[in-house]
Amino acid sequence: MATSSLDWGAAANEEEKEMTAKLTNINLQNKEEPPPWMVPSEEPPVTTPEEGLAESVEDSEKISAAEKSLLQKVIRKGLVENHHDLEVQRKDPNSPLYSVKTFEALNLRPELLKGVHAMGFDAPSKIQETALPTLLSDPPQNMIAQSQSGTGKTAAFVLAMLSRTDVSKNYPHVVCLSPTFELAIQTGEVAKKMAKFCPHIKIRYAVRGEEISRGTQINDHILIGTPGKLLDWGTKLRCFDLTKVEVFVLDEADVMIATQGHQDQSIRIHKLLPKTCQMMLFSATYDEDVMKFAEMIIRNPVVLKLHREQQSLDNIKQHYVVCKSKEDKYRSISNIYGVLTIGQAMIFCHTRKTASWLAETMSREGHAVALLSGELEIEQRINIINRFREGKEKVLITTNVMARGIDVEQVTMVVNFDLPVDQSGRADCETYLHRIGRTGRFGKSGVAINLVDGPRSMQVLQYIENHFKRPILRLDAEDVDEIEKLNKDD
Ligand SMILES: Nc1ncnc2c1ncn2[C@@H]1O[C@H](COP(=O)(O)OP(=O)(O)OP(=O)(O)O)[C@@H](O)[C@H]1O
Repeated sequence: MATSSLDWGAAANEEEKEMTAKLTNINLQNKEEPPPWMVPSEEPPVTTPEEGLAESVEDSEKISAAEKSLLQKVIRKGLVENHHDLEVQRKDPNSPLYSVKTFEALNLRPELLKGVHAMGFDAPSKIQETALPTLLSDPPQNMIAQSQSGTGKTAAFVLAMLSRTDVSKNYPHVVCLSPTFELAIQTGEVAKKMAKFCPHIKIRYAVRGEEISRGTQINDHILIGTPGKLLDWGTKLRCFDLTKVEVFVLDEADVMIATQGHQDQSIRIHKLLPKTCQMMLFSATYDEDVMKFAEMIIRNPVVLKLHREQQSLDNIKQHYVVCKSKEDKYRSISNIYGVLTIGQAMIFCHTRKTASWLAETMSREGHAVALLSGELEIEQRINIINRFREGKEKVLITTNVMARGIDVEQVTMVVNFDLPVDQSGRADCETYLHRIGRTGRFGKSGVAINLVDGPRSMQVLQYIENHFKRPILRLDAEDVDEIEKLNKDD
């Protein structure tokens, strides 16, 4: 965000004043009794499938692993902290692994080091500490590295790619495979930023929309592209020689194998590379399929694995608000809107229809909200996420399907307009934790507000409360004092 913390503080004060002014209009006299279904039920927390579930399935069909990964990248503001030790699963006993605490210790070319610092990177991240010395060492070593999204993998392999680029070789000798057009562009942008002070390094995209005629020889040093296009350029059109590639990176291996046809194409490219080519494979997840694929592609690798930081509800104040209907839920959100917008908030709805309805209703009433939904084109999604990340919108309404797998660190408040349930209507504790929990963000607190509108959702809430053994306290969304307290750390 462009605003300084001082500006932000002033803006927050201003908003708080406005909020209090708005809230003073609320009639506190007519508090109603809780509905009869509020009495805790002994029944098991299984509910019948909720209305509209089919819609959310429809949503899920529209968002692929690649899109999720992309949205996650776009929304992220910086490194994801990880306090785990890096696990080195396999290494060559003849070449000891070492790690570095500074970028200076890597003996990078000065203009590259300048580029790294210009990006604001002061010290290597956890995965970079160990991966980089190995990736840059001679003779080159192969690597398989897995760590969750946001831990610095892209920056690590881009630095290795640039470091190994020899501008005297005017042909592609560094190749990076990405699962989609958009992901390739993201990587290319990181490479261009990092190579800001290396004007002679030429980077080219091999993605849809980039055309080249048969036999034209590419003289760029680095190619970043999707498997189909790279295979086409390397074999059918013969625009570069795959046998001259010295560094081969396979990014987002987990997304790659989830994308139809990419696995085979990647293997075909790999078969044409020389034995001496340094191969690196990166993945955010680590399961059997990814490993099988990785082993097929990467010979004698060093395998690095960084365990995912556990999310917890420790610093989260959890509340629930009793509502009677969808409209009542909306009123509750309106009442707390002022508090939501002091920081940033996400509101989760079960279906696309509800999310759209809520966004429309809130906008009509003059509340500034953004809607991230399945109907949108990927460019529109990126645009919305960018605006939210930059703080242009303070409240993002979305469905779980759209937001699954996306960590939005800057969000201080999460509202479950609908509680998360699985396909059969049971409490989905994992999704709840993912929406609300925090990882490794010590000292940073957050607030979760669950809107409960009937016996079924009350059961779900109670199940979640029992599951995590953390109290979820009742909140009166009409009580100004209670609402004001939400935003205070105590
Ligand atoms: N050493 C560093 N210091 C500070 N910030 C960093 C460092 N390395 C990377 N970053 C920043 O952290 C964020 C995540 O890094 P990066 O994209 O490399 O992670 P990733 O593991 O590749 O994530 P994904 O799996 O989503 O691609 C980026 O905004 C990047 O600019």
